[in-house]
Amino acid sequence: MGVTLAVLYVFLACWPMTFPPRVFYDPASFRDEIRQAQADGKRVGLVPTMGALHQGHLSLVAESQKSCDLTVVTIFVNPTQFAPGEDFAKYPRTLEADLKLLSAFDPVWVLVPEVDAMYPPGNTTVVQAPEIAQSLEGAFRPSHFDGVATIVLKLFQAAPADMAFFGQKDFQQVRVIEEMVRDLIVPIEIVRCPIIREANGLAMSSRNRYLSPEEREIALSISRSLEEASQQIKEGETNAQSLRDKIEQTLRDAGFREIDYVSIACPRTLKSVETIEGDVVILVAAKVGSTRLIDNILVSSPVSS
Ligand SMILES: Nc1ncnc2c1ncn2[C@@H]1O[C@H](COP(=O)(O)OP(=O)(O)OP(=O)(O)O)[C@@H](O)[C@H]1O
Ligand SMILES: CC(C)(CO)[C@@H](O)C(=O)[O-]
Ligand code: BAL
Repeated sequence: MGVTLAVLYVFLACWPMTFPPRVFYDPASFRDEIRQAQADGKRVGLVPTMGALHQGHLSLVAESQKSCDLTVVTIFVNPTQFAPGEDFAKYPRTLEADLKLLSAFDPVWVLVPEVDAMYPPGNTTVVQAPEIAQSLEGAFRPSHFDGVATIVLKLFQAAPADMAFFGQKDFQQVRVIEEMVRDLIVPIEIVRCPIIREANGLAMSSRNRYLSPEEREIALSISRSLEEASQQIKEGETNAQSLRDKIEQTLRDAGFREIDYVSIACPRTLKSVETIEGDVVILVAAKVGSTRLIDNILVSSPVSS
């Protein structure tokens, strides 16, 4: 008997704890349940995603758990932020695996709405993204941030959380959302979370699944070139043009043929700088094969502004 109990104890102790998340499909009942949780004194954190979850997304969930009693995750591949010809149809949809990954956290609620639930038939109301959306991603994906701002505001209605967690991998997206929240007086605190990278430096992204082994190797040159540039800034380099040229050269040497932009910019306005002083962000977008990747790094120059 004693031995049986001991074996059972060891078995249970080694069994990973899993908590299947509560899954909702209807935004209105999701909102009602969240309001009830808040009325019961719970602080609620929101993590909006398009699914195909990886450690980057899970880091946002973990961050939410540090300051909130309940974390709500939304999984919705938002059609309006994709332009015709982009990868909306082939975007990875892996709900079962996503729910499994989320079951390592507790308590987590997940909203998985249908398109019609977020865009009721006849929906003609949209959000025009703030001016900061015009450059960089906005210049190459012209309607993208209107789609992001529209769905994020809708998600804030469906999940009226106290805080919302976004990754700095999509640096311009966080700035767009911060400005929208300020301009539209949305009662939610936006929290920026650091970029999670693979051991080799590649920024985690759902779209990395599209990469062949050769393309993955080429993709590594993005984080490598950002790290090298960051090092040079820390050593006192102030010439933005020369650094941009070096990054582009590294990417081309590695095999990138289509580089949308390499920008060294003010982290607040995202305007390009010519002389590097104070804090800057280096942002890159480039295509390998048919996969478009983005990455960035924040750097503090020793040269004061
Ligand atoms: N590597 C990462 N580190 C930290 N946050 C991340 C990372 N990747 C994505 N996120 C954040 O997760 C949230 C949901 O992003 P999304 O579902 O688009 O994932 P993604 O991996 O960025 O996908 P995509 O490949 O479409 O860019 C966003 O706030 C995004 O910034
Ligand atoms: C914020 C977001 C979930 C809106 O669809 C998406 O742009 C993303 O996953 O970064
Ligand atoms: N993570 C940003 C979502 C998009 O590229 O559409």
